Amino acid sequence: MELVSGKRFPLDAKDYKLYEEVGEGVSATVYRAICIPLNEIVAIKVLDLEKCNSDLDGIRREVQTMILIDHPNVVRAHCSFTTGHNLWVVMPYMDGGSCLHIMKSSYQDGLEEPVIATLLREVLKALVYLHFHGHIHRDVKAGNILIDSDGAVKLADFGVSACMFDTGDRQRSRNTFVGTPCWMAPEVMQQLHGYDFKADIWSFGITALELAHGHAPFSKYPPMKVLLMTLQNAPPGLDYERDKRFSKSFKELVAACLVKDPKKRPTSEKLLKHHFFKNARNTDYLARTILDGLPPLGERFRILKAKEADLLVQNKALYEDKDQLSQQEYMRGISAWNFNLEDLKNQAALIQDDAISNSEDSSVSGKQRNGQDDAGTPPDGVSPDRANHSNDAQQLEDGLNDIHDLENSLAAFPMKPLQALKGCFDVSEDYMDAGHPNWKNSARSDSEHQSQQYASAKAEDQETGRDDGESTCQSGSLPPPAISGHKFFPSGSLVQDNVQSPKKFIGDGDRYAVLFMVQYI
Ligand SMILES: Nc1ncnc2c1ncn2[C@@H]1O[C@H](COP(=O)(O)OP(=O)(O)OP(=O)(O)O)[C@@H](O)[C@H]1O
Repeated sequence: MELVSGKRFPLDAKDYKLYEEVGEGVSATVYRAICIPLNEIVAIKVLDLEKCNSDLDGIRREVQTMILIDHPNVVRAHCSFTTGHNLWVVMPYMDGGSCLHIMKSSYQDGLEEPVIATLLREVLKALVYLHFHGHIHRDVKAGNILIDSDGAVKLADFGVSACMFDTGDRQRSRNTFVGTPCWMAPEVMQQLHGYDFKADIWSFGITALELAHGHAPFSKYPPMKVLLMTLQNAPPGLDYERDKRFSKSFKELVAACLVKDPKKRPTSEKLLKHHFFKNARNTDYLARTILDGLPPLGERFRILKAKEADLLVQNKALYEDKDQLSQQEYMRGISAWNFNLEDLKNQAALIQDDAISNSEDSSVSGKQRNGQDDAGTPPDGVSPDRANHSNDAQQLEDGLNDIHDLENSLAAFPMKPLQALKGCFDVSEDYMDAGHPNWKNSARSDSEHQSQQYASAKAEDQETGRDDGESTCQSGSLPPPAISGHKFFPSGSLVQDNVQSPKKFIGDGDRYAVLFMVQYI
């Protein structure tokens, strides 16, 4: 039930009528639809559970969180339920669509600065809320920033689609992982020491570049290159010739986010006070500018899909090529690639110098090309010398070591093919409130565990005298905030997934699929 408006959204597919497709992700298709009893247009994300290798409990928690969320800049699910082997998540319909689709339709070279400032400020408000409540979004990108016809901006996609397609090929799916390499923070790629909400700040910086240029840095490269470039290159920035049109404050904002050491990145709260946001306008400005004159979302989506299909035919011969494949996926607005560690190693072995050369991507600043980050220090693990010498054999070796590290860390996340559990996802706001024992207990145990983590972290902070200025109180229904420096687990929770729930499927020894998670509760 939609508590705010007092509406009850039914948990039965026959109460909804699906209209046209308005979006497509890695594992889900999104439709415009009508809720017949309420006569209300909604968006329904349809996820085929039978096609997924995933963690049911993780998905369940994600849906649950999506329903608990209560912030004007975050897409909140009205309800979710299973129908046949599909999971349906019913959400408010955002008829402007995603920023990625808007850019693809009309702003291929990027948006104007006041538009970007307005969009990013709204996204940051969402991140302040999520981070305060102990959540990492893990998939901040233009494709997940939705706009409605009034210009309201909401961050979407809480990882309901964080599952991996079963290709049916057991050999290939072994060691496969799914991710969003272009937006992924270096520490998330490495997963050596865990990561925290600062990973979202990195993705936020990449999203800023995406909105400025119409595409994310490194988006033309295959996943392996993106991983290596992110780990080994200096961070991308806005200092290139083509970026002259942008203000100094915008460049500073991006540079502040894209620092390799997560501790040196500002918090979302601090970032919201950045002087760049003085350029931001009211959200109706977005409706008057970027949405004005756009065809309806369904039509835009259909046109983009047709273009993409054309391109596929044209590039058929080249399509086997990994670069093309990568680009194709990006064009589709799909953020994740399935890739195989053996392939990655082979690719890495072929990469001599080009993948590691900063000069390949024009988002990298001159200063950064000299191996300096914005604090004037060499980027982590890269000496100034190395940052400039792309064919250095040491770099190749380091790249392979990185892959080895990845392999080790990724192997820690066993998954079992998903089996549809009828009823597991049937949930709505009133369902939660009515005190359904499983959901309520589950929500409470998450919350309690996080409270404990919070309390001990707080004590630790007091001991060390650390204060990063994040303790402003906010209203909301989610658990207490998590603290920087605390390890998050693949679901984005503070609680280790396989400890938390007896329902988690683990132990299919020959089928270790690794979800390089970017999606989030
Ligand atoms: N509530 C909504 N209203 C309108 N369009 C939506 C809505 N939710 C999603 N979409 C559209 O559908 C697309 C795919 O949705 P979503 O990102 O949630 O799927 P996904 O499988 O998680 O994709 P990915 O993993 O690539 O992020 C979005 O990029 C957006 O264009």
